[in-house]
Amino acid sequence: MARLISGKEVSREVLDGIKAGIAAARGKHADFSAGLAIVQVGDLAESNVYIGKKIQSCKDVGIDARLVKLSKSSTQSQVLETVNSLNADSSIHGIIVQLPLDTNQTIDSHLVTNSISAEKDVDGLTSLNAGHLAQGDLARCIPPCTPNGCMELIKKSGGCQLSAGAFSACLAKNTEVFCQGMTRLLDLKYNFNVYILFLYLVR
Ligand SMILES: Nc1nc2c(c(=O)[nH]1)N[C@@H](CN(C=O)c1ccc(C(=O)N[C@@H](CCC(=O)O)C(=O)O)cc1)CN2
Repeated sequence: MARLISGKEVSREVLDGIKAGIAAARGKHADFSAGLAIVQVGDLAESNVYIGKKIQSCKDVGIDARLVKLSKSSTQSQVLETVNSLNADSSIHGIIVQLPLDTNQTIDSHLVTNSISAEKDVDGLTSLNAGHLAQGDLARCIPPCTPNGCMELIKKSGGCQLSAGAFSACLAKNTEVFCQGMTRLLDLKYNFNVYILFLYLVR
């Protein structure tokens, strides 16, 4: 039977859990802090909206979010230097490079996301994290964020009570990262058979 899952409710639960975890850590260590840096190249309106929401959610739960906004004309070396300095900054525990890069230079966005330290790669987009996922090494892997969010939706909606191997999932393909990550997580966690629908938009 089909069931509608409330993303808003699950999101609230996840954020409440993070908030409680941060408050507990502060209770034990008064100087505890959790720092997230978001690197934005250029000024795309949609990216501004997504980044604004991420920063607001961080504020709500007690994460110190810092926006590092670079101009549209920043070179690839400058963007890489920025990521490298955040990798080395001990007050920053997570790094997001907001995509797409809004640039008038030639920048390899995969090279940029891949330059994030694997342990600070909260979006799970680096090759190292993708490799751990491909090998089924969930203990060492930060999974890609959107499939990870979908898994959380399934888990918090009682999905883990489903018996292993008995179910199939059908994914409407949007991006490679989403489809590969989702397929692997559904297989590793629930032993699902996954079918992928390729959607072609006719305009
Ligand atoms: N570094 C990253 N860059 C980008 C990501 C990302 O996860 N990490 N994802 C998108 C942008 N984005 C968040 O940054 C994002 C895009 C879309 C949605 C979303 O929920 N879309 C819904 C519609 C929601 C609505 O209309 O309100 C949908 O598609 O059904 C969330 C986040 C690219 N860049």
